[in-house]
Amino acid sequence: MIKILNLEKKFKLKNSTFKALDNINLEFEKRKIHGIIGESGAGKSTLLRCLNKLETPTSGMIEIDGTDIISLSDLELRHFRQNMGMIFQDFNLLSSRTVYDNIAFPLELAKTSKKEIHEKVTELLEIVSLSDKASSYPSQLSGGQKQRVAIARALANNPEFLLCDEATSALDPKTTKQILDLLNNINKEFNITVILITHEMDVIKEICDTVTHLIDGKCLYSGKCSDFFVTYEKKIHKDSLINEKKDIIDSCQGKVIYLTFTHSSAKSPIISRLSRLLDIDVNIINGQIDKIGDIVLGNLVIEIENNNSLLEKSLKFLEESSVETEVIK
Ligand SMILES: Nc1ncnc2c1ncn2[C@@H]1O[C@H](COP(=O)(O)OP(=O)(O)OP(=O)(O)O)[C@@H](O)[C@H]1O
Repeated sequence: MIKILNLEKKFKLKNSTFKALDNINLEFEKRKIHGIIGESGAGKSTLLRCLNKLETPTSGMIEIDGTDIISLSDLELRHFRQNMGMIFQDFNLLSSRTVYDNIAFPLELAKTSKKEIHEKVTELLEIVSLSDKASSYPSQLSGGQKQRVAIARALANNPEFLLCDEATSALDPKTTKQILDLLNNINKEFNITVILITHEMDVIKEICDTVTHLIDGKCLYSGKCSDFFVTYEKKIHKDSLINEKKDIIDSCQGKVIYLTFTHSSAKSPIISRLSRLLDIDVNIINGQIDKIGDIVLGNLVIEIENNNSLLEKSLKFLEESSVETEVIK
């Protein structure tokens, strides 16, 4: 378990200080995939760099498996870092070394024997599907292949944690998917805890178990992805469904209601039941249905007759049918 308590990081500027992380409290369970999302400047990299002590926090505590990492000695820190692989957006490969030698590099630093290095590099090349590129140089590889080499190198010392700093930001969507699949496999097969930072919601949606949302150095949300996305997508859906049909909604004579269906209500014919029960016409203005993990999220913008008593009865029926309602006009 990684526990972060009251973490604060201030940077000294010329005549002032800048608070990049402000009272962060988080817990990351081991063997899961954790995503940290936020806009540029939100503090994602600073937080990730605090986790492997590339940055020293100004105050607060980071405890990993019960060890306070902030007070580690230099020697302890070297051991600790072997347990934390890291990959970057721009891969950071050594251009003068072959793929094989890049992956071997951390093992050479750890004074591993040649035989063991050979065995380990051969195994890692297989895991990242690059056995045929062992003698290639980074300049001869695609972006996705370079990131595979970086992943293999990060895994060389059998770390328990893999930190990924915008690992897919430089890649096209197809290659991004392949790298995310690889990270997912590594997490499941080797029980490696993956912590990744990204500014792309799709990356979080694709593989993360939890998400931490940073804004201006503060943590706005940290918890299960499904809960985060239901709240987040609800807001996005609502804005887009209403804006798409703004002209029609503005010209409606009746009552306009925004409906949110989740779980069982998304699969039932609730609108036709409403229409039959109250003997009213329901005009569907806009709608969409989406799947977030195992949650089905449906939204409709409907219009019914401009009659307060019918409106009240409709809202009652919909709410009893587990549909969230909001009268928007
Ligand atoms: N060494 C530094 N000195 C001064 N300010 C810094 C330093 N490092 C980061 N900052 C500031 O701290 C804030 C957070 O930076 P950080 O790199 O953690 O953000 P980020 O969310 O990772 O952004 P991006 O997605 O653009 O990489 C930014 O405003 C940045 O300018």
